Amino acid sequence: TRRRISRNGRPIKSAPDSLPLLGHGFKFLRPRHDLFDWFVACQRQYGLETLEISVPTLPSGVVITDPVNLEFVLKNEHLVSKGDFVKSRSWDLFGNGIINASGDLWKAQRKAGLKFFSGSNLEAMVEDVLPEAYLRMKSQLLKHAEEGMTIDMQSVFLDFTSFVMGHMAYDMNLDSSHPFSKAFDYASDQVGRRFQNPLYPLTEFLFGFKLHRALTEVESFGKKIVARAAQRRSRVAFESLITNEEPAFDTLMDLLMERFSDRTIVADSALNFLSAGKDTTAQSFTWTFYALMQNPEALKALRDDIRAHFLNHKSEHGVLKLSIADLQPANIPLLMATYYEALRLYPPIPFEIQQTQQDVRLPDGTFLPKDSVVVWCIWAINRAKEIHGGDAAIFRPSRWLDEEGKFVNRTAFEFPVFNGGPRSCLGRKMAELMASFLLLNLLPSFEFGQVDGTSSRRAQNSLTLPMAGGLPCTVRTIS
Ligand code: HEM
Repeated sequence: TRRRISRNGRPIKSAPDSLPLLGHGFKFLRPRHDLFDWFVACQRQYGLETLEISVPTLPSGVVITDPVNLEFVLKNEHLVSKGDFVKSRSWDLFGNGIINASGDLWKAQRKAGLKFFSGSNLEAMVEDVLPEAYLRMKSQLLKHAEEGMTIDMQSVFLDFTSFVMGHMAYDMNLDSSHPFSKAFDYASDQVGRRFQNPLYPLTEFLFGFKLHRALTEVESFGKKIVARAAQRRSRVAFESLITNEEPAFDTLMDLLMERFSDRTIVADSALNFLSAGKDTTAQSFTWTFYALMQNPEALKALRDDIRAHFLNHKSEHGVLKLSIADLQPANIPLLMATYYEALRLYPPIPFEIQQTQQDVRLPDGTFLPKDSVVVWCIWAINRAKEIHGGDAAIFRPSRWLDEEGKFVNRTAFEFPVFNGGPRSCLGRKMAELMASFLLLNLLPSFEFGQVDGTSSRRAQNSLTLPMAGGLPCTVRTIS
């Protein structure tokens, strides 16, 4: 007989709402935000307990919530990691890039990434790239403020992060209205749907034309950036012969090209870094602003705090002159607390699916045969009262501060927003720096008002967490 998921030799509790034959299949077909709500309801009912889920056509699986189990899973990649279930669905989009790669192929990309995110590149970002990106954003906001027009802050933030990532990684101007960006957004949405729709091969066979076109566009953009980088390298090498100076090969593309001779891998990897960094970060800003507009006291407290500390800070062309040191959490505890509180309630990667690579016993005693699906819903974990206290459902930045007002982080296993263990997010520092730079500059200068005023915005289907319908706002300057 096939060995089953069990604990102490008995079947484990099934997640609620399972139907005969269909299991939880019906739940998984619902819009993704409804699925999050369902995970929250399961979590409320069963606390940190590991529950069984079953979806027809997929191996059986569990939902884990307990930080002890999560620590075990995140630290033991050889036991639980992205399996065929995830890789086959996202291959078209991520290929051999870092997000899905394993073994040596992963290690080499991880090393390139670690080098790229080292101090000097982040310093250049804070001192050169962010001010330029902010000035572009500011002129757009001023124009809308003057003309009394509404503006979609979600697309403003996406422009901002596209610009920053384009310059940091590829030394190019990347606009969010670029056909590549549009194709990439569409493909992410469609690939995200594959995780919920077991019949996706059929659906795409019938209606997948647009997806294939989008994937072709993404692939050809990948080829273009590699060709561009190769040209740039030859130019820089030639110039260094003339000047007799060491060539400056320090972009992400350089680091990848030094490690891989296969251009397809370089392209996949480059696009993976872009996709890991651009949308997640932009979405985190969108939800942070939304949370602040919904919580005027938190907004006022943060604005007052920024004014008190940065009133006499030097600025240039109306942009604060900031260094990495200014943006350390110890110097801006309330700002960090506010950003983390928004990341808690609106985690840009809200959901993870992995698979056991061999038979595994979780710390809580749950036995999982090889190939079992292991799911954790960050959106629901972050709302668990067992982890964040009785008021876990509300937005309260001060939960991240100790009695002296110092910012206190949580372990990755209690707060898996940036993943944990060997595959933890490489761009966490970069995201924090962008967020603090943006909030410090924007909040004292602009007042935003949510146009539709609704208090419950929903996430759109995607691999990440775009806000459905964007975040249309009124904007005015504050003197
Ligand atoms: C608020 C913003 C961000 C959040 C919430 C976030 C979250 C995450 C999460 C959850 C993972 C694990 C994904 C998985 O393996 O399934 C991850 C991985 C990764 N992130 Fe981020 N990320 C953010 C920003 C960034 C930025 C700005 C970059 C810069 C390019 C970046 C680069 C990466 C890379 C390269 C990985 C893959 C690491 C590996 O597999 O070794 N992220 N991130």
